[in-house]
Amino acid sequence: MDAITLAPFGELPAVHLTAADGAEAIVTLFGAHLVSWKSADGRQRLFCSAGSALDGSRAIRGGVPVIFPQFNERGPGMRHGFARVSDWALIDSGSVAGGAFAVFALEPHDLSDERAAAWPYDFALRLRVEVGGADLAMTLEVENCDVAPFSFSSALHTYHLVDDVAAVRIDGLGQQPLAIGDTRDEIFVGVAPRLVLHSGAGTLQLEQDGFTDAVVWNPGAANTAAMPDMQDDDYKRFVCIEPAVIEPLTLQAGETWSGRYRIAPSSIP
Ligand SMILES: O=P(O)(O)OC[C@H]1O[C@@H](O)[C@H](O)[C@@H](O)[C@@H]1O
Repeated sequence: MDAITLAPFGELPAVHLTAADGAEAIVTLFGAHLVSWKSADGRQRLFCSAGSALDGSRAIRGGVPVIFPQFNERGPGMRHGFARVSDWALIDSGSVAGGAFAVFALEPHDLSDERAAAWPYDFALRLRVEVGGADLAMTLEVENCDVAPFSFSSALHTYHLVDDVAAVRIDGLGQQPLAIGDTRDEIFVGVAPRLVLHSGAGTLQLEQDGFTDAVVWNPGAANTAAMPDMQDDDYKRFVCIEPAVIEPLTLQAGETWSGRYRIAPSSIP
């Protein structure tokens, strides 16, 4: 099996990565959006809604949306930014020891005139996705190609697939393990570089570097019922834990920021 193949996901062009050990990932060019990640044991690790639009008409509900240059509605631009609804380019791919990787890029010429005018900076985003064994690694680079500084927020809005959100506990975000309750939408500023997600069915180590913050989100029953792209019970099946930079970070001309995220499932109970 080739490490990299191209085949649609819904109506969206997508890159399929297959590692020698059987780990797999699917990334749509729309959003450089990781929509599926299976560890080498064949287990799906990400929630992606069966009700999601998969035609480019709106952001995909699930997987790992790339949030840039604005978080949520904290600014004058598009909610969660334009990166998740823009068409990225595949710029590199292949095999590495025990894994398969692909790199995607987004630059101003990929944006519509309207979006480029609304965020008028010269920039380059690069997202590297690598799978192998039981691990997923994602690195987001933001390069300021402009002659002036710009500021941005960013997140990798990861929808972890869980058996039952009521069993979820997250270590590393306070003195006590964090439970989700009826609903949760919370920003944690200045988090430890390693969180642990206990989902009842197993344990995930979540490591982040460069991303200083983390967001935990689950919409709960009532909000989910009101969302057009989720089934009523879907809130039970995921928790979003998002490595993030919430307070806008300023990059000087010529500078590059990078944020790394690694998820390593573990059998530790
Ligand atoms: O519906 P969207 O735009 O994908 O956002 C989903 C959620 O994303 C989270 O990151 C936010 O903290 C929530 O407030 C928001 O509701």
